[in-house]
Amino acid sequence: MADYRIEVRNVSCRFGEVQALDGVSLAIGSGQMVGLIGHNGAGKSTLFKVMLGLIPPTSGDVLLDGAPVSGERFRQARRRIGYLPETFATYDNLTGGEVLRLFADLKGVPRKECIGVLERVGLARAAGRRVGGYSKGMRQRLGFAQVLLGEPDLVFLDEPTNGLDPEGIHDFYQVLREVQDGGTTVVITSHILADIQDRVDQLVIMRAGRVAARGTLAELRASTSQHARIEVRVREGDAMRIEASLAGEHAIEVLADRVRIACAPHQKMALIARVAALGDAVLDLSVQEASLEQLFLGFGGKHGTH
Ligand SMILES: Nc1ncnc2c1ncn2[C@@H]1O[C@H](COP(=O)(O)OP(=O)(O)OP(=O)(O)O)[C@@H](O)[C@H]1O
Repeated sequence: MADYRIEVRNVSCRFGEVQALDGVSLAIGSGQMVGLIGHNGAGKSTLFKVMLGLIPPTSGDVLLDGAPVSGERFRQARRRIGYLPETFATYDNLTGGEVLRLFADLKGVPRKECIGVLERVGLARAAGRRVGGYSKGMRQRLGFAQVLLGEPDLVFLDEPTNGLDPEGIHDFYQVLREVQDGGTTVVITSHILADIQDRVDQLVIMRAGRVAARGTLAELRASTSQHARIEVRVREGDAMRIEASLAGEHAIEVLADRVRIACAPHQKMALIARVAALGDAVLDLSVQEASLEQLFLGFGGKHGTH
């Protein structure tokens, strides 16, 4: 059997009238980067808190390396976990450096680690400034810095790119990739689907407290009826002829110098071969796969249809 770092077994969590989690089962392998996505209120943050042992589930079990996320053994294991909550609240009257030293003390990590971590998140020059004067993105970087302290084995990041500019997002994922390359297991949520889709190993789509779908991006694409689009640029005057030779099972749109074809994922390679066989009339070809956003709207949007 696979060696899973985290196992969530049939977990439900209710807050009064609200069923935040409804029979969630999930296994995350050691060293994997998993992206958890879902609409507002889908249950992502609640699942994080349950996996971190911060709130007990109403029913079901969470195991970390085969042991429950409660009790003395887990209190020790928790030191090896980094967590960035959705809202990272901190002390505005302290400097960034002071805040990080405070977290280092709480985690039992030597204070001398702080300088390197601040450099890693691009805050070294602002370390002496009060956090009250930090921008939203700088606060988020500080939140990420406290996650990195002590080189954790497992990190949970709840919307870590919130408030970051495009360069900040790029830098963030670069550091995260290095962290994962070091063997750390990463669980991340984001509403910026275009950023997450090519960066995680596995995607888990949540809808209304349940897992609506999971898999790699390719697996999610293959399991839906979402079509790939193939755009063929053709020699002037040949568009109608190309349309005629490809007509049949595929939806086709003919423009002056190009033909657009939509096909199911499993038909794609055969169709590309047919286009390639048309010879000199074809000048160029590009394939556009269904984006994670398109898949999400099918699977995980509030009104998802799958
Ligand atoms: N402490 C709580 N008390 C009462 N209801 C709660 C509590 N925490 C979460 N909920 C409810 O549980 C549901 C799931 O919330 P959760 O924060 O897990 O969603 P989410 O997927 O993280 O949403 P978002 O994308 O908006 O952050 C929501 O209806 C929320 O209002």
